[in-house]
Amino acid sequence: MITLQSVTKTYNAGRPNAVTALDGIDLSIEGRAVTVLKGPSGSGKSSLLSVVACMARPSTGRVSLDGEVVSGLPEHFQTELRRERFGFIFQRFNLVRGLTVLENVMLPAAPLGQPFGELRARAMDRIEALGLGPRAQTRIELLSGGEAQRAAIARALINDPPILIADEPTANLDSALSETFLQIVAEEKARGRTVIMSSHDPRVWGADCVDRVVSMRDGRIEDAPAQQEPQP
Ligand SMILES: Nc1ncnc2c1ncn2[C@@H]1O[C@H](COP(=O)(O)OP(=O)(O)OP(=O)(O)O)[C@@H](O)[C@H]1O
Repeated sequence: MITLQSVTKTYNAGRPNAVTALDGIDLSIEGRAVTVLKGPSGSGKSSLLSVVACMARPSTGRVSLDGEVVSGLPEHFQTELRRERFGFIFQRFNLVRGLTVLENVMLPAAPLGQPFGELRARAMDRIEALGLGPRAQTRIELLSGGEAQRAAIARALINDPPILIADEPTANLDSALSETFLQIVAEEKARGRTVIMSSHDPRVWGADCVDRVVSMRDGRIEDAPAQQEPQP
């Protein structure tokens, strides 16, 4: 369970160009479930994901992970926490050009200092599980969009993180690839992973595997509309 209490995030605080991206967020995100943040551009979805995943500190307020307050931890502990607890999938995948699929997938695990052979075998397992085995030695720039997507997912899963964070994961994918992505999300949830995504995409909000949709606007969480009684 991830809990945010009165979280704010202001960029460029104290300057004329200050922006309040998160404006008093109280939110609990269930573990082993899929949560989607939706809302217009600029509503604070990426900022919220960054704060949840210890990539940015809240300006005020607290973030707790399984009951432990993590938002105030020193940078060193936050880095460790990020590596061990979170896997990241970015809109443009952020794969490193010039490196192969295998090298990209191994990257997030390299600082953990495991023996190279073990790490390589684990990376190959992930790559093969996603059907990319024949492309393991191919450089990133030669992959199709779908292959790059699967490489990004394999990389996010290399450290077997309990929490998967995906920022607009289907924004650059066609319908078939979005569907494939959502199937992989469903499988990861069935394995017990927590998935938190931001998305503009109605196919994502409406997917069967999604347990909760959180609507954001102007850095706040919008109240869920009251359920309408069915008309007789
Ligand atoms: N590093 C930054 N420095 C200054 N302002 C920022 C920074 N990152 C985000 N912002 C601003 O904070 C607000 C919220 O941005 P954020 O990216 O969190 O929203 P979003 O809902 O994810 O938008 P999008 O869907 O366009 O990615 C916006 O006004 C944005 O311009």
